Amino acid sequence: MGALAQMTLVCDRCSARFEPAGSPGRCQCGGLLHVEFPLAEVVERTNFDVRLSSWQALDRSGVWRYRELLPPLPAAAIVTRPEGNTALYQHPQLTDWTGCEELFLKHEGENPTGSFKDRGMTVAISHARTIGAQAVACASTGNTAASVAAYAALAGLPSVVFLPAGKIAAGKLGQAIAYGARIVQVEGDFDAAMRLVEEASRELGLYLLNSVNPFRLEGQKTIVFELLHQLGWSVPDWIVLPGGNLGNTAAFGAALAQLRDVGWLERLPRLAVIQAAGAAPFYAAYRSGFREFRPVTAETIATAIRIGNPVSYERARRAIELTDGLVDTVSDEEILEAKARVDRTGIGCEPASAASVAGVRKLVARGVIRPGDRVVAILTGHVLKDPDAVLAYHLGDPPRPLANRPVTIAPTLDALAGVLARAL
Ligand SMILES: Cc1ncc(COP(=O)(O)O)c(C=O)c1O
Ligand SMILES: N[C@@H](CCOP(=O)(O)O)C(=O)O
Repeated sequence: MGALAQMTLVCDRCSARFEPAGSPGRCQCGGLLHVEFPLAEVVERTNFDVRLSSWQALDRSGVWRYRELLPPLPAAAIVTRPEGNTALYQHPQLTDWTGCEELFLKHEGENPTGSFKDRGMTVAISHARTIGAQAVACASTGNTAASVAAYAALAGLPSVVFLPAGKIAAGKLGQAIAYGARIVQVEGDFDAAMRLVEEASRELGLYLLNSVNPFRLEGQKTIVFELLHQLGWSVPDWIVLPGGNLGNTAAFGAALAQLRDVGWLERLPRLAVIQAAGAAPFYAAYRSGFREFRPVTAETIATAIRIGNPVSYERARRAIELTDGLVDTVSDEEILEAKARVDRTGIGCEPASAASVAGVRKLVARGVIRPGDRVVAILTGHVLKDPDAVLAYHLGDPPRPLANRPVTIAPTLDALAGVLARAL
């Protein structure tokens, strides 16, 4: 049987079923689609250990290593760099600062283009190749665009990225330009760009690579697979992640449900989604007991999560309900301080990522994360993604608590000795 014949796209809302033969957009009812596929009959977790010492491309990818848990795409269509294999860090300074004794940081900024998006992109672009897509597209606050541009170039496909004009961090815009995407700057915010690209994909035949595409979420499930593998399949008490378009939250819920169904989890970890206070429609919905959801006009320094109408809202709600999870917010100041702390340890991350660490600190202070809880916080993007945020923090006035200002000196040993006497 061909790979496509083994998969069906099913609407989350009305259960309508579709062939996965085109760009997987929404169902006519407006619902999002998920992929149904038969699980490989016998999956031994020891397979994954064996693959860690292999040089074979699919085994080396922290996505395709878990291929029995993913849609069965033909190996010849797969585009991989490879993704994943991201570290789990522990650092005493962050333990002290957050008050969380057993805090792990899973650094998804260590993916090939510097964000978690690559895990979803390898699967979605491989599906695009499988069905013979001619051109791919996304709307983006920057990281999806960088990932789309890179993977499309590797796949030999043209790409178009729709960006909110003037709101993209320099590192991300530079990547999309360098990798050769056609850049369309939309006058408006991310949500306007997202509406436009969904329409363009329906009307103009572009293959859509945002997280409405269920193959993206399939790849992003492997963040959870890999972190559990790294922890010897022992379940942490909490997984804390930033929330924007909510694709990751949806993917984490799906991954946990899948692992529970195959019998690998003795219990579920609780998901804690942290939003920037100025871009927090999911938090507002959570506070209403998920009785109502209202899009907002978003504003935050963490441009990656400057999103007011997240496409995966319904799925993310189900993920919170499944895991007895919670949603909270942190201010831009809290994000910037958490980022400076993570950066100062030498680990580093972009602003949106630091929301998860700021969130851990807040939840510990409130007694929600309790002493002895084991917590994995997801760092979603690399420190180099947003150099302007680093410079604004360290060079801005008035000086911030961890500001590290460069000094300029005359080229003499005396001048240098003066600086060293103050610095060391
Ligand atoms: C660095 C970074 N962190 C977090 C997010 C939020 O992830 P999600 O949209 O899956 O909620 C994004 C993008 O949305 C991002 O680029
Ligand atoms: N932060 C995202 C926003 C788009 O999210 P997606 O997961 O739906 O592609 C970005 O980097 O563009």
